Amino acid sequence: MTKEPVRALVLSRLQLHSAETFIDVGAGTGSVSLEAAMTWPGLQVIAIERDAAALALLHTNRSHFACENVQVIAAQAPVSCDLQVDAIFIGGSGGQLASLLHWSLEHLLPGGRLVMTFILHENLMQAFTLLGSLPVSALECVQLQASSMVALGEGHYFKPNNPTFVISCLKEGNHV
Ligand SMILES: C[S@@+](CC[C@H](N)C(=O)[O-])C[C@H]1O[C@@H](n2cnc3c(N)ncnc32)[C@H](O)[C@@H]1O
Repeated sequence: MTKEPVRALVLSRLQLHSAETFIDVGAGTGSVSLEAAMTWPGLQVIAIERDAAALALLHTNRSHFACENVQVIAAQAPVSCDLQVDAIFIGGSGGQLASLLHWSLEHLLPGGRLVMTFILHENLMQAFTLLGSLPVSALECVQLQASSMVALGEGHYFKPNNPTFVISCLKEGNHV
């Protein structure tokens, strides 16, 4: 699951307040899709997920939070579609990273926002290198490492989470 501190940066970079349609690739539990859908009820959210167990959880969470503006697509991305959207988040790529980046730029409107998260350095570098040769602007990468306080014996300590790398960029062109 994309943890809350990472979600906060991801959602900020996606700038969904001005969006009509948003695609969440590798939606997993639905944490990003559902938070986006609840924050902006007028937003159309398309959640793509390939794993059966994750899909079951995604449907349960979608019902629990009554997010009718989330459409779930059970498939491995990239999927064939004729959508043009304002923002795409890639939270899981499963070996499809290069084709997903090209697919994302095909389906983003000019000026659209592309955000992705990685924990593996190899995937981070593959994405960052490839994006350097694609028509994007404002390419940025942030490493986030948040720790939460938990009890230990009679005291407390900050339990570390793995660092997560957040890449964000804009598809070149002006949003019309
Ligand atoms: C880190 S997890 C879930 C992250 C999600 N944002 C969340 O909060 O639960 C990544 C997910 O991406 C899915 N996934 C990986 N590659 C995929 C692909 N090419 N198409 C669709 N789903 C994919 C995996 O099945 C997994 O559920």
